[in-house]
Amino acid sequence: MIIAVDGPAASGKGTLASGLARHYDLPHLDTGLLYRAVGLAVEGREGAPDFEDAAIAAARALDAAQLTDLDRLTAAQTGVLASKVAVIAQVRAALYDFQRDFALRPGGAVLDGRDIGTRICPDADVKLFIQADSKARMERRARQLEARGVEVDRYALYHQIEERDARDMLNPHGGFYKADDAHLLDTTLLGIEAALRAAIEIVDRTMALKAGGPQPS
Ligand SMILES: Nc1ncnc2c1ncn2[C@@H]1O[C@H](COP(=O)(O)OP(=O)(O)OP(=O)(O)O)[C@@H](O)[C@H]1O
Ligand SMILES: Nc1ccn([C@@H]2O[C@H](COP(=O)(O)O)[C@@H](O)[C@H]2O)c(=O)n1
Repeated sequence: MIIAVDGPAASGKGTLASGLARHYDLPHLDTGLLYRAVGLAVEGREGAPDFEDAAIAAARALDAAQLTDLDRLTAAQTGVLASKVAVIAQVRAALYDFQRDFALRPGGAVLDGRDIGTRICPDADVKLFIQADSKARMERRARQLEARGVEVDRYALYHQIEERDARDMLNPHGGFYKADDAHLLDTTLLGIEAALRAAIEIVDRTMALKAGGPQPS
């Protein structure tokens, strides 16, 4: 079973995807980490004439070992860098095979990102599009950073998230929209456990429908 989980920054899609992976005993890939690793590889070169070429080369050379330094990869500024390399078509193309190969593992997988249901796995068995309002997302990200001891300016963080969302949504190569057959799940008023229960219900119901059997009540 392939489960595609998409949504904007800090909507909780990674948390949900990893909960689903645990529940269904499937491997999980946070595809944002790939773009973040490419962003880190070209950190400090923004504005340089060879920025695009360097990002493309970094995407083509990406190695799984670059996905381990989660402190650096998940820093807020790395998210901004990631969204800057994510607008480069050849970067997206270079990262496609890694994601597609992961999705096609025997038994299936859970992938989360921006274009999983639209571009990477248009054939996914279940697609979820996770939404939460901007203020809730900012607050979640602020608490996540504060838990790591990072001092947070909520006003700046809110604008940083909005700016990243705008860049992602306007990305002509991005595919960042809800696939027609994706299930919308708004988690603004749901805690982590409630959101996961809702997601599991959607997955079970969709799979039961596909199998033509009785739907779970
Ligand atoms: N439903 C929820 N209620 C409250 N907090 C949540 C919820 N879902 C996730 N969180 C918390 O919000 C933070 C961001 O969640 P997560 O990393 O899953 O978001 P994301 O959409 O994957 O973010 P990004 O796109 O930036 O990678 C985490 O600290 C997580 O524990
Ligand atoms: N499938 C994806 C995943 C991510 N991106 C870009 O990377 C940025 C960081 O992603 P997070 O999920 O870790 O927030 C994101 O803002 C996108 O620009 C992408 O394009 N496609």
